[in-house]
Amino acid sequence: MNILVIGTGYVGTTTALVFAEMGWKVTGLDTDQQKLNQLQNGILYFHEPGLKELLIKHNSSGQLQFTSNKKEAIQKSDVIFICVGTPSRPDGSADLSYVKQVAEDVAYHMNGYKLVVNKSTVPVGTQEKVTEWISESNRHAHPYDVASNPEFLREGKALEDSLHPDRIIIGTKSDRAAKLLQQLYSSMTCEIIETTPRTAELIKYASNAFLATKISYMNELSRLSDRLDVDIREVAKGMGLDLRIGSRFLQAGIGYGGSCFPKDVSALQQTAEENGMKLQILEQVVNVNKSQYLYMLDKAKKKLGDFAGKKAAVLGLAFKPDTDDIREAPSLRLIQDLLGQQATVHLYDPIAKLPASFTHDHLTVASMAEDVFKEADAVFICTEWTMFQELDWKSIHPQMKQPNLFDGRNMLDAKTMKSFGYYYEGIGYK
Ligand SMILES: NC(=O)C1=CN([C@@H]2O[C@H](COP(=O)(O)OP(=O)(O)OC[C@H]3O[C@@H](n4cnc5c(N)ncnc54)[C@H](O)[C@@H]3O)[C@@H](O)[C@H]2O)C=CC1
Ligand SMILES: O=C(O)[C@H]1O[C@H](OP(=O)(O)OP(=O)(O)OC[C@H]2O[C@@H](n3ccc(=O)[nH]c3=O)[C@H](O)[C@@H]2O)[C@H](O)[C@@H](O)[C@@H]1O
Repeated sequence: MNILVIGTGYVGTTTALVFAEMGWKVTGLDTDQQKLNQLQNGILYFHEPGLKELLIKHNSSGQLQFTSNKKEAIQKSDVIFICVGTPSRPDGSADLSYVKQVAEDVAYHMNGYKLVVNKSTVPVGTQEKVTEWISESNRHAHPYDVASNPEFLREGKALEDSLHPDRIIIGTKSDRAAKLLQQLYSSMTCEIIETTPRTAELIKYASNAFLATKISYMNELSRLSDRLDVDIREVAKGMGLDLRIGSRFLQAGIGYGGSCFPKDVSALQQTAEENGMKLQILEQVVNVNKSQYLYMLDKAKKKLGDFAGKKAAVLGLAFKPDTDDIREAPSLRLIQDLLGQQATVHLYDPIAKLPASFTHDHLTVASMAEDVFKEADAVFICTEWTMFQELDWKSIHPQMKQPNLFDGRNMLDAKTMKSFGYYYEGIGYK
């Protein structure tokens, strides 16, 4: 079976590599020639543990190739995975223009039966739309099926999640499509659920929105824990041992970011509105998340007073560790607010970079973590990179003007930091 993956971003590149690793012949197609050039040369243009090694392996194994030649790629494929972006439109709904373009390209070039599988995160009803779009441009009336197969990988753990997923969801009403997808995933050991395309599409949004809800719930509780002098980490531990709750995704912090939770929660809200209802819980999930980084800033303001003329050391830019992705990262809003309030910001992240357009006279990006602390009035931890735990905090303390430590990810040990002389506050933990 020849597999074509259209869109070689985070999901497409991972999908292509994992299918190649499973032994299938895979082609990765993109419109971005620069990305393709890099991938063809074994350069992984984003940070994702373990993927580079697979890229090098399969570039030479003959299992995988990258191209921008749509016609050739589509014609030699049996199964086509759509992995293009579905960003938010200004009203919060999902922009399906990239998906539509792919559907039209497939229809235009197809030369026989194709199974088109949508892996991009798309609103309920999109499988039907893709079916229509293909039908409108299918000049020679070739047979085809469109299935939904949402992706659940996490950035930073993309390879692990794709090789060992918790579940695989196949949304199709076609036996032929279901058989092909079962065959494709036959080496996977997890449960494979076959359902309708609409259900599959909703499972994806419902899962992301539920995870976002878990986080906002814990974040709101962290604010109460502070007032009650309770450690939210212990609350999370105690709750998480209940198997009905589960121990994961209960970590309080400065809020969720990334390319998916904010976008997918608002797309689901939009779907509800289009269907004449409001998802009330999600409204509050978004509100708590928007204000959670401000909660940490308020803590600092209470301690420091005005930020004007103060020096802030910011550790971590990425929306989570082990990725260079800064889309919707809470660190960005924090930095903007600090600069807006006339603070000087010294930033360090081991991998993630600010876009070239993000400059400010009072913003310096350090190439070593050790460089941000000198004369600082406060340290803000925005991403829990392991290396921040390994810093020599004892020797950092005397370099600071005021040893204030605001740990937005509860990653350091409060007692130890206090014993070094820091004023330490986490989120629902001090
Ligand atoms: N990033 C993540 O961790 C996850 C993302 N998703 C979903 O997967 C989809 C893709 O996400 P990412 O990989 O992060 O996006 P991305 O933005 O990293 O990659 C999308 C790629 O599609 C390419 N593209 C756009 N139009 C094209 C066309 N007509 N033909 C060929 N290539 C085209 C772009 O050049 C880009 O390389 C989104 O719907 C997202 O919500 C789902 C699970 C995890
Ligand atoms: O649809 C998607 O794109 C993906 O979105 C998330 O994956 P991702 O955004 O890569 O990263 P997560 O590990 O989910 O973290 C998201 C955000 O939540 C925050 N988070 C996570 C867990 C937690 O306990 N507390 C918390 O604040 C992280 O710091 C991060 O900012 C989902 O976990 C994936 O299953 C899904 O496929």
